[in-house]
Amino acid sequence: MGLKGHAAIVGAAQYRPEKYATAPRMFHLEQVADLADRALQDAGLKASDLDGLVINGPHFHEASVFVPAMAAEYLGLRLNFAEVVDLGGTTSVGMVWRAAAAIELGLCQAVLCVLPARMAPFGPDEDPAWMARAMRFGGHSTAFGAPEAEFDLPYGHMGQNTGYAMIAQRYAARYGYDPVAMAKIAVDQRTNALTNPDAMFFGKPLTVEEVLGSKMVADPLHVLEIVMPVAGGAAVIVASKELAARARNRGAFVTGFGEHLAFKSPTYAAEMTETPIGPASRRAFEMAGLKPADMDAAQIYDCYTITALLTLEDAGFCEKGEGMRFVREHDLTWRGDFPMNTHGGQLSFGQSGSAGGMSQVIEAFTQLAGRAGDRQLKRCDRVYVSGTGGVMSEQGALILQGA
Ligand SMILES: CC(=O)CC(=O)SCCNC(=O)CCNC(=O)[C@H](O)C(C)(C)COP(=O)(O)OP(=O)(O)OC[C@H]1O[C@@H](n2cnc3c(N)ncnc32)[C@H](O)[C@@H]1OP(=O)(O)O
Repeated sequence: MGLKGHAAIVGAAQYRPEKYATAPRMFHLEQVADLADRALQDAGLKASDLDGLVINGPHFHEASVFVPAMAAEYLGLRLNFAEVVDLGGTTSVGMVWRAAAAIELGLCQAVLCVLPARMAPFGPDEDPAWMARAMRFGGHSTAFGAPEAEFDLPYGHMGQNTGYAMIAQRYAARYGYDPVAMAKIAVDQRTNALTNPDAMFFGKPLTVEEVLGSKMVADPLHVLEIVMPVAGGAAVIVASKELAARARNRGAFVTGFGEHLAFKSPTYAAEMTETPIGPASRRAFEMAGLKPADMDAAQIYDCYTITALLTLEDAGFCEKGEGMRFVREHDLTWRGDFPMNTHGGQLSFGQSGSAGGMSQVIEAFTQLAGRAGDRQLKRCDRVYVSGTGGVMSEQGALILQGA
């Protein structure tokens, strides 16, 4: 059951993360066209090679429905496969495996997976305050009839920060909590970002003391353990092995994937500290015929330090409850014994909305292709990538392998 590893990421493009206030405003269709062009150039392929499209539906500026058809029309593409993915922070991982599966089914040969995440220009009647209002409740729905509008928001569970803090508190109660180990996750990732000129926090070293001394946002999460929202956008091209053979880069073949979701609010989690990345990762490793110990790097979705910690445990890189010891005992930097989030992670790279998770996919591809510059790993043939949506509510995993 599963993929044979006959499809690969062959090209990628990513806007440098920027603060919303200063980032250029572009229509989403314009971003899709621009990112597609850059990713095709990176791959050494032509627009006429593309016959598949996976795109984000939610938050697409110019349309809320029929988004793939509108984008195909704008790009002049003729598609045999089109898909919208609505999985929050695991959208990127979900896009890549869906593209690989469509290619292996013989539906198409090259799929553009694209996530525009710069703001669009405001129309004459648009109120610029809409974004502040939308962000206030994070991923929670305030719609009449939505369970979280009735049972979460009135009790102070306002958005992601409180949800993840609640999970961290639950973890602390079950297994204990070492704030220094948690801060080390952010610090090691910052060390990685110091080698990545594209990272938001490039050139800004960080210490454990600074993390622990930073503002407490939702106990036990300090501001420097939480991602900063930024403008950005990203695309990758997934292609058949035949096209991959004539692409410019060493392909990152998709040999395993998994996805798991069972609830939206952690209010309904059977046990908050046993996360969906467990079943998702088990399936991914089984499909690829590999184990966590076989990986040369892990690009782990890190909206918060607690997300990274729980993923390390539940994906099987260490035993349950041993995550903090694992972090203390390993060097998570690009030159360390467990290279993790070698681009800086979203904590230091910045989180460009639902395109944030694509930064992890693109870093895996960049390392596998041997193009990571100063932070290039000496040996990189197998990489684990995770995605996390909502409040640890929907998660996905990929195993990517160099040809
Ligand atoms: C999407 C999914 O499905 C899954 C997920 O990823 S869940 C996570 C989704 N993302 C979020 O919920 C965003 C989380 N972040 C936040 O809520 C906010 O960044 C925060 C509450 C942590 C901080 O916001 P704030 O206190 O209002 O800071 P703000 O007033 O905006 O900025 C003050 C300064 O701190 C910086 N800053 C803001 N957030 C920062 C962060 N997270 N890390 C580091 N620096 C930050 C700003 O750049 C600013 O610096 P300057 O003064 O130099 O310009």
